[in-house]
Amino acid sequence: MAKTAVLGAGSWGTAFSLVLADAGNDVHLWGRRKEVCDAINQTRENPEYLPGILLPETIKASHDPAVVLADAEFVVLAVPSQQLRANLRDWARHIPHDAVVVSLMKGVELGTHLRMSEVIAELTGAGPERVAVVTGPNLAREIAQREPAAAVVACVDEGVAQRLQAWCHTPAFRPYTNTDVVGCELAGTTKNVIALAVGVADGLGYGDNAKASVITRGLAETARLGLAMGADPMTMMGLAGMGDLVATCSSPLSRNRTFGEKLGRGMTVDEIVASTRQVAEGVKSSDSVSELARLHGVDMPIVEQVAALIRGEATPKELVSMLVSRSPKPEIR
Ligand SMILES: NC(=O)C1=CN([C@@H]2O[C@H](COP(=O)(O)OP(=O)(O)OC[C@H]3O[C@@H](n4cnc5c(N)ncnc54)[C@H](O)[C@@H]3O)[C@@H](O)[C@H]2O)C=CC1
Ligand SMILES: O=C(CO)COP(=O)(O)O
Repeated sequence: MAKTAVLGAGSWGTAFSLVLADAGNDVHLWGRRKEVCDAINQTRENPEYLPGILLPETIKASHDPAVVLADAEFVVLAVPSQQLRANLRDWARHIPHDAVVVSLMKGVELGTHLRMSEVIAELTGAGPERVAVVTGPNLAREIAQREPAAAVVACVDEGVAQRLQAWCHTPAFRPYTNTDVVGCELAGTTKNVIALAVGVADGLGYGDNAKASVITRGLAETARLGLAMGADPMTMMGLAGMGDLVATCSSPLSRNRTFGEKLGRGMTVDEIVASTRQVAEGVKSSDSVSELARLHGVDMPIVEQVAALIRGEATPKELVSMLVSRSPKPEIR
């Protein structure tokens, strides 16, 4: 049984802990709030983030990072992307020097434009062979209900990716390996922004043609950014790219799609943020990804328009008309 530390007891940290427990690991889950940890230990349930899901006995929760991280072979990070740096400043000294650090997060840091694996490398000093990513079409509640799903475990070191594949493979959760960490992270981050745009179309009452068009052109934007940053275009066609984009943009469970839908219906960003405790990463990533695109000279009109909408510089209807009325272009370029 490999000791695994999971830091972040929100929806995905908790659901992935269940996967890891099902795969035979000894899981130590860090939660920010003691009452959430106590509830998990005493009732086997995380009532705030995954109500109604019974968690295996092999998951132990604690709000002490030193206890959770001691002797961990694998360290999984699952806090909101913009909060990672501040937390890692505290956690890094407790992370064992040979542990593999796995990011579950889908975001790009505001200000630095760093991907989560880059933030991890900077703050822990871990080399690329010790930093990995798990991504794909993995809506937390479906995974926690043990519904079948596939995922990607990405590490530049194929051998490490294979170790991680065995570490999280269960009868319901099928991980594939990939060595394209850059592509996996960019795809996971950008799909949240595209899901906001799809949600806006939903909220405005548009149908499936509009949504399919945004999804497909969103994938084209993601692929262009990926290519400019050295990603493998095949990653965009796989689970981390198209798979996650389709799941997120079509699911009522997606926080990003739902956030966009509420915007489309006329709620403000502040009103929506105040209505939920859960993170919709695309709200902040719309800015960091559009800046990243500008830095790399890549055209990402959907991402840019979503960023303008979030900043309050455009209305949902203006977002749609800005996209449709752009100058005509070839589809492939
Ligand atoms: N929920 C899902 O279905 C999936 C989520 N992800 C990604 O996983 C990451 C985590 O998301 P979720 O667990 O879904 O979010 P969540 O909103 O459900 O939970 C976030 C967790 O982080 C904690 N947190 C919030 N602010 C914090 C801070 N300043 N310091 C420390 N902890 C803090 C919260 O207490 C909570 O435990 C995100 O990057 C998300 O995009 C990836 C795949 C699936
Ligand atoms: O990343 C996810 C599914 O793979 C979860 O999407 P949301 O954060 O939009 O809920």
